[in-house]
Amino acid sequence: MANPALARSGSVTSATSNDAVVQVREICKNYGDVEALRGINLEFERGKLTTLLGPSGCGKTTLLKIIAGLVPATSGEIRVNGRAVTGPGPERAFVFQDFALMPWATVLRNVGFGLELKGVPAAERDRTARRYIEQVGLSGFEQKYPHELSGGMRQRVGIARAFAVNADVLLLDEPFSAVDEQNRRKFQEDLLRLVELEKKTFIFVTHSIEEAVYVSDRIVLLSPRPGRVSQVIDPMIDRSASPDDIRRDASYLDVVEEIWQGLRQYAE
Ligand SMILES: Nc1ncnc2c1ncn2[C@@H]1O[C@H](COP(=O)(O)OP(=O)(O)OP(=O)(O)O)[C@@H](O)[C@H]1O
Repeated sequence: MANPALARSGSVTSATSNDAVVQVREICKNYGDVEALRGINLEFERGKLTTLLGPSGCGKTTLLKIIAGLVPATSGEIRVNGRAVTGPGPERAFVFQDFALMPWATVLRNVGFGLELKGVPAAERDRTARRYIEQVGLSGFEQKYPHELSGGMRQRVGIARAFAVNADVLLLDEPFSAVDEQNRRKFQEDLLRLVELEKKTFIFVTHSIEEAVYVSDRIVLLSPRPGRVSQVIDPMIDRSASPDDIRRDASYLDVVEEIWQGLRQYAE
């Protein structure tokens, strides 16, 4: 029987919303002969975290980079706050898998770097950077350099930097893939807190079904290459429960199982 905790959009192409910050219209992407994405239509709302999930090579990172304006689409259109995307912009921040920190700069400078590029005066920049350093739990590490930090801490610097520029849209490409399981769970909780606090539009890529169900308001399942939207699932997890209770909850486990059943056919 269908799980009542699952709400599916009957048709993603018709899923319109007044609060759609990012609109993806008929996006196709070919890399030479390789057709990576075909006819993607999606909308992403403010205050919500949407996860792109799917088999390796289905185009998750490609779609994220097209939304970021880092990679051009072959056809189709991305609109952010109603305006067509033609390249990167200050309203979108990308958190890379490898964090892309500047090794020669302190944590404070790394976090404030986006603001520095915008010409924000030093005092204001440092104030903002310190606020986000605190929010990601790195107070006391402002003057350290990336090589003095663990992978998990570097990850937090990358996230703090993305928040500091006050972008409307946060694009996170497997940000937790390089950290151990314990830290990963802690990050997931931090991420949920930031989603709650910041009311931004989060688009998240992960390989982990459990992680997707735990952190997402909406999960978009992509089919194998060429990536197409195969299913849209709103897990509707009751987040008032403790993290451990959520992970034991029957409806959480049912959603995980349902997604696994959908994806297992593609597993190698
Ligand atoms: N710059 C590129 N040039 C040529 N082909 C590319 C390029 N970038 C990606 N591809 C191909 O496009 C397809 C989609 O890649 P993409 O990295 O977006 O998938 P993904 O779902 O993020 O993969 P993974 O889950 O393994 O990270 C893959 O077949 C990949 O090999």
